[in-house]
Amino acid sequence: MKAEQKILPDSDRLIEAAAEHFVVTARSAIAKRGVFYVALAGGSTPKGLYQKLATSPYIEQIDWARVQIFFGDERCVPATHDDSNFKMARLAMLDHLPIPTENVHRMPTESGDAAEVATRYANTIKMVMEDNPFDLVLLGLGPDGHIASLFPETPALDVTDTLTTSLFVEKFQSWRVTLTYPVINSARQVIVFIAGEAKADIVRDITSEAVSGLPVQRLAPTGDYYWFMDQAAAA
Ligand SMILES: O=C(O)[C@H](O)[C@@H](O)[C@H](O)[C@H](O)COP(=O)(O)O
Repeated sequence: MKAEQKILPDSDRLIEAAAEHFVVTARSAIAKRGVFYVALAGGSTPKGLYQKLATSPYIEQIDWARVQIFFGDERCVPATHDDSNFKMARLAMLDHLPIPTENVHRMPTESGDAAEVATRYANTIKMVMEDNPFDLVLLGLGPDGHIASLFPETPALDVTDTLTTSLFVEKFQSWRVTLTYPVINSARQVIVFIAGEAKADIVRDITSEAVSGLPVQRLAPTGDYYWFMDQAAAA
């Protein structure tokens, strides 16, 4: 399925539009089902969104006690490490929200054993969400076309029998844990954030017919699917 592209003039406008969209999506899920299940992303564009959501008028518009927060991927480092996606989200947003601690589900990375983290996190997702899909999965886009920690030419791309998987990323010489395609694709909504001129090349590649098989191109969401882009990336 092709993504609906929302192109905003600059990154500030992109973040505002994304924050408004996030509020509408969360409120709608809570009104319909009493809960909003969201998977957060790492990266600088999502970070801008989290900071915005923690401020007025956005913060007051969501009943945070009904929000269940997960992570789409994580670096296999302690939660206090500067590389931790959880730490980034905590400082940007979670510490400032009226959200019960038990509603925030970070990956339990402290053992340092990525395979074990992946198994435990899949169990957490099943326990908390039962058989429900994510209402929203937020994703950044790497310059190599990766989304979450689904990197090009890694075995993680082909994992379909579990909700999460671990992988070693050669270029960063580090272990990651990521949601797999089936769980991302089954979300009610998937958003990919693409900002900055450094992304213009990968945007050209993924929208051209000459390049195929990149992780973002392998996304096939069954629900709503958006790319939130700024003009610099879309150029
Ligand atoms: O280490 C990673 O896997 C990246 O940091 C990733 O998490 C990020 O989402 C994209 O690279 C986009 O990042 P920006 O939003 O900063 O462009």
